[in-house]
Amino acid sequence: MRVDLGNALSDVATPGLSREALDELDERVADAHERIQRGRDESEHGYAALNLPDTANPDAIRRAVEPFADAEAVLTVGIGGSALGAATLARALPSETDAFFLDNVDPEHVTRLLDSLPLADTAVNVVSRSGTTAETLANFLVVREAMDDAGVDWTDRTFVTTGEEGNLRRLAETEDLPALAVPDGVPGRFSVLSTVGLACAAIQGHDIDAILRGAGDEADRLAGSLYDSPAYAYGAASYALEERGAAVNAMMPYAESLETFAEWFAQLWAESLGKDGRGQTPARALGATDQHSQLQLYRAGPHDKMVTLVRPEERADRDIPHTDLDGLSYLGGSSLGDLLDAEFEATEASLAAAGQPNVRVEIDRIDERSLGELLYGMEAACVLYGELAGVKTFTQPAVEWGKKAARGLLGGGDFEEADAVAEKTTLTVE
Ligand SMILES: O=P(O)(O)OC[C@H]1O[C@](O)(CO)[C@@H](O)[C@@H]1O
Repeated sequence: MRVDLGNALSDVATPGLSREALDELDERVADAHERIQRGRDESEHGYAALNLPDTANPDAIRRAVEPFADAEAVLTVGIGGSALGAATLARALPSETDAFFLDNVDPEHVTRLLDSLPLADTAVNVVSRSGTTAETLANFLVVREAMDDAGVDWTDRTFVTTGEEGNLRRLAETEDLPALAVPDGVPGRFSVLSTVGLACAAIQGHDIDAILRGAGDEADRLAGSLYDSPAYAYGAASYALEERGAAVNAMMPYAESLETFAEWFAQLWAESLGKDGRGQTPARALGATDQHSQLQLYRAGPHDKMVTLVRPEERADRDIPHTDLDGLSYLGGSSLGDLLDAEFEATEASLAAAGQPNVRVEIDRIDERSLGELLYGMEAACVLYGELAGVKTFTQPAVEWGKKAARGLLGGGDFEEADAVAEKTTLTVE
């Protein structure tokens, strides 16, 4: 992973970072790196996720999913970090085995998806670190029933990925289902490089060793200076830009196959750094598509954001045929890849010309190794940002209120949060 902070410097953008400010910040990066290393050495909760390139066991993952190697499709039932990592890999890497994700409880969508799946040839991967997430368990019960109704033995097609405790672990034990363990100390949004993200990838035949090697390469680049570590450079610059007013981070990959990566990044950034009244709001965008929808705001709107432009340097290309159609000849003879790269560089320059901070993130190509680098790099960037901001990066206490309210509304217990729902202030216009 390569990170270019040039367009985030104060002689280009506002908010922007002076070289002196970056040098000053670099002293804090050294301390933060030490803290992170200590957390890794002691496998502390959260920091342990940055050890996964060494601690993940790809052979054990392959062995566990071997019974599903013949699957035509793999259906992951999970939400948040229990789906987004696997979905990022599945969307980025082509495979003969289709991957589907049930990470919401929209009944129309669930029914349409289940009706379209070859259930008898589908491997079902139920993923929940806690084993208690309502959406995941509800969807699992619905999938199980659909398999029963289709005369498919669900216990034959299902494996679970979960923690040592919880409903899902108990279900796996009672039904004797193959079960993968979510490693200790690894929060959901930091679990793509573990069983959580790699089981689906293994069933799809992806080279999970290469993913972990790429992540390992990025781990080797973590150092006591942002000038030696692309991940820390990205994390430190994002933090410093937030400090100066960039409250939004628009993640804009220039590859359709990285669109889900932007969703994965949104959870990582929002759930890790959105605390104590601060945090950068991740916005999901896609290049070149959103040049034609959001760029107007990114260029001419408030100077309250940074834009992160991500691209692979190499990609399979497709020529644009020659044409003598009026005004189009300039396109003929070049390629879609040339056009996309021109759009990338033009958009980057257009933001700089408007004084809007942006950061370039490049990977070699979209393959297992480079994805491992990118995912690990963004995780390490997030951990460093959390250290500099002084927030508890690895917890997400604010999500519990809504869970209690929903559970109470469904009769799943007595929760004051559910009462508050009934007390809603209304001003309805219809
Ligand atoms: O893997 P689990 O425990 O089902 O949790 C799913 C997701 O829900 C959250 O806990 C938020 O509600 C995320 O942190 C997590 O990734």
